Amino acid sequence: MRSAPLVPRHPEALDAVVTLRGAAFGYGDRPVLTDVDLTIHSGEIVAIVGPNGSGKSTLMKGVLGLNERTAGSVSLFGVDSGDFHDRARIGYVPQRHTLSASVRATAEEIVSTGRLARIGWLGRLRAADRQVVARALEVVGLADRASAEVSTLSGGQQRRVLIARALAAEPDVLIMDEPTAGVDAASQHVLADVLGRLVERDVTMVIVTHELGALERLLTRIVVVDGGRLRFDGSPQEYAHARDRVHHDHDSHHHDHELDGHPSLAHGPLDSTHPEGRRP
Ligand SMILES: Nc1ncnc2c1ncn2[C@@H]1O[C@H](COP(=O)(O)OP(=O)(O)OP(=O)(O)O)[C@@H](O)[C@H]1O
Repeated sequence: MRSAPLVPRHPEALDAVVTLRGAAFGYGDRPVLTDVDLTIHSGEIVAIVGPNGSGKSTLMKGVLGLNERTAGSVSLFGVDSGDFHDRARIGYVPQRHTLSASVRATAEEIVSTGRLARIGWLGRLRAADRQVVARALEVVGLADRASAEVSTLSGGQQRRVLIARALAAEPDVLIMDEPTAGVDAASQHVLADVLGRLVERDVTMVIVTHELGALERLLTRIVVVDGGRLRFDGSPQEYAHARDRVHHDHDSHHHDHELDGHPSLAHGPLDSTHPEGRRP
């Protein structure tokens, strides 16, 4: 059961899922990201892209409160993150995470633990909960492998089990860190189809990725992280336009670095108040 709704402090942020204002994140003395202003609204499908080590995972962990914030603020569903305790509303599939070979559990059992995160660890799964678990396995295309030991599943299938586990909590937003990394091309397409089904079910998603690839058609918005800051934030159309122009103007450089020096991108809208960034 969902706990009582928290009263948002900022009524204008009612449909804001995540709001960062002047946020900075780092490790020890080492800043990784600074001056992050970003609002993600309900219904958006946002890709966070950028080169290796640019801070994409750090940004996501910062949103989740898993690493240190050195400045600014983070609000979740309009509530300051320090006062936000309804963690089950946020589903998280961490990077490079598959299940250890020593885990002796079936796919269904793993996905059920996601349901327990919603109903309480000491709770018992009722018929309705089992249905949610079954539906989550169905969405990721593993209904027929529900009773398979997870150690017998491929890396791509294990990642789908972990996505289903996050879905079983019926989160209001799903944050996925490189869901398609480290899985073979066939599994990548299956995963893109899975994410497509989630889009149809109106799941708000934030997807960290190296490459847009098969995901691009699903997105409402693309955010580029590079050089310790957000460098671009706009619709896929704006991104494609900007990317083409950058490639046209400078044909030999890596475009993410070129975004850095491109005035219209460096000062692009860092908040999704523009309609193209939202799903109709
Ligand atoms: N736990 C940590 N302690 C110290 N430094 C860290 C830690 N995690 C990440 N870093 C550093 O922070 C920077 C950003 O890393 P992060 O993993 O956020 O980048 P990324 O964009 O997600 O990279 P990738 O695309 O390779 O996954 C890197 O320089 C990394 O070495």
